Amino acid sequence: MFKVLRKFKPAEYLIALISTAFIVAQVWLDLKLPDYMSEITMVMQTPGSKLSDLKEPGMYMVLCALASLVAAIIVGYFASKLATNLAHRLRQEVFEKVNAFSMEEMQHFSIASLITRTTNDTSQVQMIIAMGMQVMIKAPIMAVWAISKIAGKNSEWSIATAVAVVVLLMLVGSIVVFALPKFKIIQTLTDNLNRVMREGLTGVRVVRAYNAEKYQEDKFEVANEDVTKTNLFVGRMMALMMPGMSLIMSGLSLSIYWIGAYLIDAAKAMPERMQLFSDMIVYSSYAMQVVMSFMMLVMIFIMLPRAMVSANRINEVLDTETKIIDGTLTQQPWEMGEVEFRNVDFQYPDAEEKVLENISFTASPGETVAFIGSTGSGKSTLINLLARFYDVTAGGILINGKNIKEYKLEDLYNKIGYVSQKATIFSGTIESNVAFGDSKSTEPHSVEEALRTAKGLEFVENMEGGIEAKVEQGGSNLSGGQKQRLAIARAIHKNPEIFIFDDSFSALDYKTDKELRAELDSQRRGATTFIVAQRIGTIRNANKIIVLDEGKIVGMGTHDELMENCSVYQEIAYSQLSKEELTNG
Ligand SMILES: Nc1ncnc2c1ncn2[C@@H]1O[C@H](COP(=O)(O)OP(=O)(O)OP(=O)(O)O)[C@@H](O)[C@H]1O
Repeated sequence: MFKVLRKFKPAEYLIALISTAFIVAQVWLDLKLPDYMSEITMVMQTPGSKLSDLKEPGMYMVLCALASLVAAIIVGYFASKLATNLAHRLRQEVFEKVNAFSMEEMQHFSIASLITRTTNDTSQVQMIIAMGMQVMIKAPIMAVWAISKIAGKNSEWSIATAVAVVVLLMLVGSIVVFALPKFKIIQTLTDNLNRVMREGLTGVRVVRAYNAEKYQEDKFEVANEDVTKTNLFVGRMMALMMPGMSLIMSGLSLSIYWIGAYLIDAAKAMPERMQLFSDMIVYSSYAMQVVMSFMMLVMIFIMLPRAMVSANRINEVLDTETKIIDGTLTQQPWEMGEVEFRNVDFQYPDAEEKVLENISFTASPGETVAFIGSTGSGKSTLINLLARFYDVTAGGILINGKNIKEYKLEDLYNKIGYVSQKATIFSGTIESNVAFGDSKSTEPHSVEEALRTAKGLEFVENMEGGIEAKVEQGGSNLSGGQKQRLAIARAIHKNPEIFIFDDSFSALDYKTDKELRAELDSQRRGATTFIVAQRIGTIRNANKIIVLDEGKIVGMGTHDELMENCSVYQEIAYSQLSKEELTNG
């Protein structure tokens, strides 16, 4: 929690200090009220006193109450300003941190948990700061001040107050012991609820098509029930608090008056009795303030653990360093060069076996290198390593003779035009999706040009607004093929030195696939191209085809060479094309 509080700026510490001054003023004003009350009681009991004698202490009482109100409003304003500003900064920092995470860290936290940490957890911290500033500073000052006012006045009343405080602490202690462990559980269960909700919403079509609503509902019900049960338990414990506290406060008032009745009865002289009566009124007011301040402290002790759990969860994200460490090497765009995989091994974090083993090959500038192989053979993993989504476990990947780890990530990504297996589309317009990111290419293609090359201009022109047409979240108003064309246009627009197509042409029909690649060949100006494909037709003209099987290279060469000497490639080829197609091209 302190780590989070250290994120306050110097000006905000000053605001906190000013707020503290207002809190002290407020406590002083609140504790002044019983003094005037005592004065009024004395005046009322004095024979021959007039109504006008009450005017002055009455006026002061009203003024004190009003000034205390103003101070409370100012403190509330400052507290909410500080809390919301800090929450804004935390959300921003978490978002930026998560953006820099590699796939490994993403997988470690899970997307659902990262969302909860950015939203729900920051809200918990915001709430405790807004409340805490007002209560956490006020309660101890008020408790100490009020106790000092009544200390030594009357031992019987002091014992009654002490007993009330002890009972209060015992009540709260037992509640806290039972409720505290639940707070961490609640946050983890909220992560889970988010995950199930996300899964259900993103997969809604499949859920409907498979009549799996009931199954999903049951899954949601379990997650919902878990959160509800835990919240209910905590809620019930808390529900005991308020009546318990009222009971203690009323019990204390009653005890003070009861003890007071005996004391007054025992006193002989009238003035002594009057003094005792006035003291009793004042004492009961101060005693209430003492109990109130302990009550406020208790509230904080209940809220603080939950906020601390949240603050820890936020710190966990902020303290996690991404495994992908930025390099220092910078290079001007358009320095074409060789890409080399040298004895590369790769194993996913937490996986038991290597996914790629001893991968070595070279792609000369301008070459097209294609990867083919059975499902799960490691094709996507291999080209993801080139984009440093993960780092290799052994060996190295070199561009222009330098290990990719040496490059500044920004420079590396400036070189690469990446199209993922599943097209990723953002809400916005066609244009904002194609001209996406901060492209540093010296000569980016125009959006129209990129769309034309990606065979997407025709459908875009038919949309209302053309390239300004609206694109829904995830591209839900586009077809699979249209989304894939947009994603390809995005890479073409960047005009990169290296293209990476991760099975990006499979959503296109054969004819479009062929035309697109021909167009791309004429446009790519010597960029080195890596293509993962399922179809032989997509890659048969590649300069080099690499055949993968269970993470190892089992064949490398041109289509004709592989048809001669690679049985795995031949198997794939014969399963897709007839003998005539293969010989005639
Ligand atoms: N994030 C991950 N964590 C752990 N294992 C993974 C992860 N991603 C992929 N794998 C495993 O790595 C292996 C290779 O996966 P990869 O996606 O590279 O195969 P692929 O050849 O591209 O398959 P496909 O043609 O079906 O896309 C698979 O066995 C898969 O289970």
